Amino acid sequence: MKQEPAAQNSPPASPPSSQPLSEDDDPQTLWIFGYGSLVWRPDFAYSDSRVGFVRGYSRRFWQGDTFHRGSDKMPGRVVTLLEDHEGCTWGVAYQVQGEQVSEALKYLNVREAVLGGYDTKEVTFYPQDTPDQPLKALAYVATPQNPGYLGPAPEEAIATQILACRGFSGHNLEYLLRLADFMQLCGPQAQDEHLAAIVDAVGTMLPCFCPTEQALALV
Ligand SMILES: N[C@@H](CCC(=O)N[C@@H](CS)C(=O)NCC(=O)O)C(=O)O
Repeated sequence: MKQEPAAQNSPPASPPSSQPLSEDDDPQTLWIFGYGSLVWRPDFAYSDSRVGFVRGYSRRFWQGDTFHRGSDKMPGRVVTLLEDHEGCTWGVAYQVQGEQVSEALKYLNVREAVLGGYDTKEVTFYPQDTPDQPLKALAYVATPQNPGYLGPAPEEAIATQILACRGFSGHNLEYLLRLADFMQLCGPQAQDEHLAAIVDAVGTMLPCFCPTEQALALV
């Protein structure tokens, strides 16, 4: 049974927990942590979802993308997780159970690994509502060893690249704004200075790129 978030841009509601958040209850249970496009477009069937965060990582627009949000000639920029002792990254964890597990992993292997250059990594996820009951979750992380990795750049340069790129999943600006939308909904405790700096830079540059109505047509 695929649960759809309440609204396109709002994080999936966290239904009341009817049981302890423990994957030990059912070996066929897996939590998958999304912190980029998976936040608004998981596109796999899941049984439950939680808004929350992982500690020890910061989100960075340091992964190049030549398929979903860019092309070979003009790679877009999407997010990955950077190990950062003081970091905290907000996202959504999706619970998959039974047959959903293999279906989700098969789908994400193509979307994230084959097309995106991401590897899997186990992280500890803290649900916003029950941070005292953390969960083990699987995250897709683009490491510096993958061929699409672009690494650090000034936020203004990242914003320029995002404004100029689009791919098979849409414009890179949509990717940025949907993620910013999610962070807005998470509330004031969820800060992401890197993301906010890129959104600010885009806001400054957008009028130079095209009039407002054209900009809105981009996404
Ligand atoms: N692994 C991160 C990032 C995922 C991500 O943005 N991956 C790209 C692949 S390059 C993607 O799926 N893009 C689909 C889209 O842009 O709609 C997450 O958990 O959300």
